[in-house]
Amino acid sequence: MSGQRVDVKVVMLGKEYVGKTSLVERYVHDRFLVGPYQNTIGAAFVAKVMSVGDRTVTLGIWDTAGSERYEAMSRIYYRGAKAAIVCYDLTDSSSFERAKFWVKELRSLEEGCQIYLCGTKSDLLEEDRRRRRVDFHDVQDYADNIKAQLFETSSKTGQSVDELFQKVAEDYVSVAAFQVMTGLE
Ligand SMILES: Nc1nc2c(ncn2[C@@H]2O[C@H](COP(=O)(O)OP(=O)(O)OP(=O)(O)O)[C@@H](O)[C@H]2O)c(=O)[nH]1
Repeated sequence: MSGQRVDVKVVMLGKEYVGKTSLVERYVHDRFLVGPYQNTIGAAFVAKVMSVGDRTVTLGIWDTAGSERYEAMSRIYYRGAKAAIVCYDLTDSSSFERAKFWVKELRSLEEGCQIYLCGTKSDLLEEDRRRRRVDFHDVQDYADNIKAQLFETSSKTGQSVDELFQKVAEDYVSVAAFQVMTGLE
């Protein structure tokens, strides 16, 4: 696979208002939009080209709408995804319940999809720790159980955002390399 171009389909899932669009915006354009919240309708697509070692990786990111109204549509977008970033808001426990719903779906319908749990809005906890509603260790145990990776990010400050997407790409490249080596491709 040396020097080869790799395309990876990534899907963003999670309850409305958890910050999926903001995460993509921070990663792709390195900015945080302030102003009135605008919910995503259906889904939005954006591609970002990056490097993993000597490989060029294009992440094709589907940012789905979190509103339950669009639930059926989100299923269309996660089909065939190699990675899912399942987001929850660190200050909203109901958003973590919703994240578990998506994990269950992915585990039963998209076995080849690697899951990344992403607790968002960590900057709000820096301001006031009492705002945390989802315990880090509980989620880490859950992540270990489902063989997912866990990140806590802030699109406002940029904390751990690049690291998250870089890990998605690196994991995909190493899995793909392993499949080539073992003839599983
Ligand atoms: N403080 C803070 N606010 C954030 C962060 N990320 C998102 N927000 C705010 O949370 C609100 C929702 O963010 P969006 O990115 O639109 O959420 P979404 O998950 O894409 O929402 P849907 O499109 O409805 O699914 C907006 O007002 C954002 O400004 C963050 O890291 N920190």
